[in-house]
Amino acid sequence: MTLTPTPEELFSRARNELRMGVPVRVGDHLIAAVETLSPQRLADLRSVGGEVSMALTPWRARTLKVTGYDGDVVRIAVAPDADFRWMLATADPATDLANPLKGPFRALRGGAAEIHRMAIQLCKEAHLLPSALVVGPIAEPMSSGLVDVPLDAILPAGATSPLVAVSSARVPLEISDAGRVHVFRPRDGGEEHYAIEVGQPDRSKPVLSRLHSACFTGDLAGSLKCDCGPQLRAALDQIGQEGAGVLLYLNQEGRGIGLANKMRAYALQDQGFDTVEANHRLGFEDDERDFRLGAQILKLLGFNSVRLMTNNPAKTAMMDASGVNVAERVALKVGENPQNAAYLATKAAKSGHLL
Ligand SMILES: Nc1nc2c(ncn2[C@@H]2O[C@H](COP(=O)(O)OP(=O)(O)OP(=O)(O)O)[C@@H](O)[C@H]2O)c(=O)[nH]1
Ligand SMILES: [Zn+2]
Repeated sequence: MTLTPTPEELFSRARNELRMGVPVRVGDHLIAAVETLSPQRLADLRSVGGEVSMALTPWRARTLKVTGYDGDVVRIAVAPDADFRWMLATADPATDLANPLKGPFRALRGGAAEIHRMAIQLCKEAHLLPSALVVGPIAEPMSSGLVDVPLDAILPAGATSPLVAVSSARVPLEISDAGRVHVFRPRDGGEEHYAIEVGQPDRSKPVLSRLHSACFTGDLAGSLKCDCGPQLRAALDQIGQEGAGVLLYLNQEGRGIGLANKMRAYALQDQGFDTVEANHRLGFEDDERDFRLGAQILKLLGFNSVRLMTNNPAKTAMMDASGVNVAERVALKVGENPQNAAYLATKAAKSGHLL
């Protein structure tokens, strides 16, 4: 029936359910995000029966000194007397230093790991801590109103939900009267992304462009911990001076982990970890962004060649791989200060940023 949601739509719904703290069903298992779990929901989930386990990422498992057997996901057993606080401490590194002995953990091996893998992906897409509770198999199918996600709902690696151009209008800007803002929305109802087009860029030539990732602290609050605010303004200034160009504002806050997790990462940085280590302790890759979004937007706007303002080789590589030619890399070195010097040095040393 055409009114039935597709697997992708059910997956997107599940993402929102986990943010609200409501479990979802995957086959004969129930999953819930640890971050939004409550002691009552935990008790309710346990009462359903079935094995109780947690899904972690390999990075979080490494910090907890547990070795997994399933490659990109780690399953650990949850003892019957393990309480809500134990689960939260396993998921959240905030108290790792103060309280290092959380184990011993027992990794599960044998059997399938797909449900745990999907649970981690849902948590990441929901911008929650990447740790989930998994309960099952459950004997009786319940009619509970829970969202039921088919196991094959995950987009295959390399696929992204297609973006659709929603609206655009003229916006006179400080850097140019001839500004225009375009809004793009993914079909899966996820985060919208924006493009600021300046002047009348010639579609047959490489366009001066910037792929900027949202940084609430740097872009809006004048944070000295990174270089985002000055980079945003310098990129716009250069586009204004040349009279034509496009700045993509991708809502991938905190290199794709969301602002709540970025503030967790900052708290870990205050404990002495660098920007990459902090992401890893939380269970994330050092960069969870998907730069293919940028290529998709450029193509929707009719561009297929760019002069890209960036110091990040991963951005130029991904553009080329996504069919947008990088005719030139334009360096964008602004905003270094005593507070972010170590951060910029870490990005150069560990993430390959060009100095
Ligand atoms: N997780 C995390 N994200 C951060 C941190 N500091 C800044 N960010 C985020 O990093 C991103 C920086 O984006 P960009 O400036 O586009 O990317 P870049 O990789 O530095 O590349 P270029 O600026 O193009 O050279 C933004 O999403 C910020 O919110 C941090 O310490 N941890
Ligand atoms: Zn920033």
